[in-house]
Amino acid sequence: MALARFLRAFFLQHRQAYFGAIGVLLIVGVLNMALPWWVGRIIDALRAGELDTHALLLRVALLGMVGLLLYGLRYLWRVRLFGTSYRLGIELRDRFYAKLTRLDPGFFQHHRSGDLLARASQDIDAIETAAGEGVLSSVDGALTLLLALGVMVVGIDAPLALLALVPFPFMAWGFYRVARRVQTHFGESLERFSQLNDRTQEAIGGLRMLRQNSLVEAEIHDFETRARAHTEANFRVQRMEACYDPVVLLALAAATLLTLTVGSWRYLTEVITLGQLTSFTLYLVTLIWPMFALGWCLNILQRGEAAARRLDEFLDEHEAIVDHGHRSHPATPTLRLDIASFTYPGAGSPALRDLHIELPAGHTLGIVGATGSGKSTLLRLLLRQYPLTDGTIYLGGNELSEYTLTALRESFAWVPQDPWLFAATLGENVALGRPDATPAEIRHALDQAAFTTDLAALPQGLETRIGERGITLSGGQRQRVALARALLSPAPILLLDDTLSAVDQGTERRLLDTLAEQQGRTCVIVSHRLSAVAGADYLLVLSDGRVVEQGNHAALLAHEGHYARLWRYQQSHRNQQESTS
Ligand SMILES: Nc1ncnc2c1ncn2[C@@H]1O[C@H](COP(=O)(O)OP(=O)(O)OP(=O)(O)O)[C@@H](O)[C@H]1O
Repeated sequence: MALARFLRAFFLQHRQAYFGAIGVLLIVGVLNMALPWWVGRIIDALRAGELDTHALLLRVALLGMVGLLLYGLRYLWRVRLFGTSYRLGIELRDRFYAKLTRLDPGFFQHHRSGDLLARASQDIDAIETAAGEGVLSSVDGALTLLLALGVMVVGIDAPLALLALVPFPFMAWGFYRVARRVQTHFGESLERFSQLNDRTQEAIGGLRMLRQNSLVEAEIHDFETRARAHTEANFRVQRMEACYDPVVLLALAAATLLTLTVGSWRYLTEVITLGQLTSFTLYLVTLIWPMFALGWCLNILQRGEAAARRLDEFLDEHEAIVDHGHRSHPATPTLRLDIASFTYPGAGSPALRDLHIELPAGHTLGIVGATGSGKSTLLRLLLRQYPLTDGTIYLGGNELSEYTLTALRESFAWVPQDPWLFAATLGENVALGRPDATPAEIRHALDQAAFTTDLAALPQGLETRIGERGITLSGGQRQRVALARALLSPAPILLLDDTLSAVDQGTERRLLDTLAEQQGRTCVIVSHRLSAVAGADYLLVLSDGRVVEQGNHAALLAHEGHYARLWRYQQSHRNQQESTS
């Protein structure tokens, strides 16, 4: 059982807190059982005329004090038990997040973020509930049941107690049937919730596009269908859960009927006293809680099991990139790529093949090529986002896998084609890789990234909140903010994926000057615009995953191949634009 595995490890780790809570629960259980016994004794003493008013008041006052004590103890175990179970939620969310950071992009191609969010929220909540409410209802319920039965059998009337128990096996059978169905339906409900979550996320992300293409009506219809499917699945769970109460009440009603009928006869035949019959009936009433607790507990455990299976599946997900490296940062940021072939998982043909190049520290490599030729793939392999099985990449003379993933990630400052900005302030976004950077350093990085004029136009400067994914900025602004982030980070290697494509020629010039000033930093620049890489120490021209030309700008022009033709075309286009402006 997946749930048992999660809970066992957690209980062992927090056994002190659990023992403490269960200890208090035991005291509460015993005191709870003492009360009906005491009431019965008082009634018998009253009937026998053994109690005067003073003695009666004293006993009643004592009963009240025990009630108050129970109240305080109940508060104590609640704080201890639930306080501990909340920690399970935190621990599982930490494991979930850590796992997410280890998974490669291939995983995210096949898993939807709405589903992952549902697992991180609803599923973990259900497991956490099992560690808190589940433990409470099972321990408290079982304890009350055992104590009440013990007193009824040993202390009052064993035959009557056994008779009162006759309906309960039927109740257990009913519970078993209901519980199995609850688990199935709850698993289904979680699945539907994942789908709904996923759809909601997509709809929010693509709202503008949907509006523009008059697809809102269709989207609403689709959303409604999924929402209904989730509600129906939830309703099926509720319908099943609603069966617990009637089963308990039926069993208790039958037990009470048997007790009153046979109990009255035993009182009349003087086998038991009136006080004992009263106590017995009160104990029978105390059985209501364990019975409901049993149903409640089964319900929580079945929900928890369904959620734990889904979480387990995620945590067991195969990690294509294993963090077995032992090296910290490279001594020098040299790069050597020996790629025989690389094929994306599940793809039919290689995205890169026969690519061999060495780049000394502090040098710049420019990569050009048609769309889909493998430029971004090369950067992804440098970042070790995918495992390279047919070839090796060396950083500072060592294979990438020899570095810890943290060290490797800290070695590269990557500006992807579509950079991710967080819903934080502009300053916080720039300082992501160096949270201790001063405002002056952040401004300097933004200045280097040609963002000075844009910054002046923002109402609150560095403190401006830029919205989810930087929605308040233009595509070009987002790229320059991401570039500023990379420039500010201490990483010795810059990877720029078409970062200069959305800027005008003047800005491109300034950015290239900035990059040229990055003393000692190794740069890999991917670009469709050749002017952005013409100054690179070395150039690769890719086509369909292969290197078709390589050398520096002058050599490639002299070669009179694809690069030279494209250069002349882009230059004449540029001249035309300059003469018309
Ligand atoms: N995750 C992936 N799974 C399978 N195939 C992929 C994946 N990412 C890219 N590809 C394929 O690999 C090839 C190279 O893609 P890549 O993104 O490296 O091209 P690119 O040269 O950067 O293109 P662009 O200039 O349009 O960004 C393409 O055929 C693409 O369809």
